[in-house]
Amino acid sequence: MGAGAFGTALAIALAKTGQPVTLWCRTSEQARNLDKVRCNSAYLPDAVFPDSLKVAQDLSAIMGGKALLIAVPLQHMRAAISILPQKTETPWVACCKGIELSTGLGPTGVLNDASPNVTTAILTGPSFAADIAIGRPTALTLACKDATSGARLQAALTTPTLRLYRTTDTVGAELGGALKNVMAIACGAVIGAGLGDSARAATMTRGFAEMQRIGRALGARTDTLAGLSGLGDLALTCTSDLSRNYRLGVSLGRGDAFDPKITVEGAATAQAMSKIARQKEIDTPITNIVARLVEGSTTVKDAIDSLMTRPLKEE
Ligand SMILES: NC(=O)C1=CN([C@@H]2O[C@H](COP(=O)(O)OP(=O)(O)OC[C@H]3O[C@@H](n4cnc5c(N)ncnc54)[C@H](O)[C@@H]3O)[C@@H](O)[C@H]2O)C=CC1
Ligand SMILES: O=C(CO)COP(=O)(O)O
Repeated sequence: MGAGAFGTALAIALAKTGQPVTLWCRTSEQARNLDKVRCNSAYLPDAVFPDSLKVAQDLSAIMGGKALLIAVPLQHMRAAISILPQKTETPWVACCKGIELSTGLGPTGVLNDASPNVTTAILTGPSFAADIAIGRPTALTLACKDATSGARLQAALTTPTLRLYRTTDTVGAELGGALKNVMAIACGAVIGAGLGDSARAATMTRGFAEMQRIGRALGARTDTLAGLSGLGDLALTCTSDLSRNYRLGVSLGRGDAFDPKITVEGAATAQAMSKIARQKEIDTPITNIVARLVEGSTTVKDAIDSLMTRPLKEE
């Protein structure tokens, strides 16, 4: 569900294994167009659909399968799933990263809140849709509170090029995926402002310390944050021009405009996490600064000054 970059890439990778896969589009016009050209040229112009991939706008086409993968931006996920039937044996797998602004919930939290009787999981980790779509090797984390369902989903969604590790720590997997986007914006701003690779390495490392601090306070396992969904995705997103979060940061650092239509999960996540941290008294200086940068209430120069003049402490 969701024929953007990530949903399309996952559909292509899974369909290549020969199992029945349907890519659900929001409008019949989009479904017709994708089926005609057999490519999602708006998002992934280099990836041709395998013959076995079906495209549909009819919801019945995606109900009743081994899994329903929901790949829409987190702030829109509640609206997207509101049209789904509530009674289903099919587990729902959130394929998105972030924290909902209105509730402070992560992806499986939103699914469980909206549909309490459905088995839920999250698929997250270092992966650009463009890599997955053309079959480059990629490793992801599949997190599901129910170990048996998690193992079943891991087996169903692993392909020769998509290797899934599993965990029952949904809190850790979701926090890693959400917070690495915030740190990617910070790192992009550092590079965009011309502050250099040493400053970026410091931001990534102190960003990871902040992710671990938040994780400890909110019940994540530290080994999850050190895995693919946390450190792995942090490394990818903070160092690659392909990351939209990183690119937003670069634009902020340079003082350039950024296209508001591009999906950038870290902006809302920074604001949501900053609020949670205030309520729970967690020290989150980088997240707070990213929240202020994206709302335009501070400059990169003031942000760096404030980070560099914090009280000295043990590492
Ligand atoms: N693009 C990438 O490389 C990766 C993206 N992700 C995550 O996947 C999630 C989705 O991102 P992308 O696919 O890249 O975004 P995108 O901007 O490429 O596509 C988003 C899709 O969601 C659909 N959508 C939005 N609101 C909807 C609604 N109410 N109902 C139904 N559909 C709706 C849009 O029509 C669009 O097809 C994000 O959380 C992102 O962080 C994760 C890993 C890789
Ligand atoms: O989540 C991603 C890589 O794992 C994609 O990153 P962006 O959303 O920043 O493009």
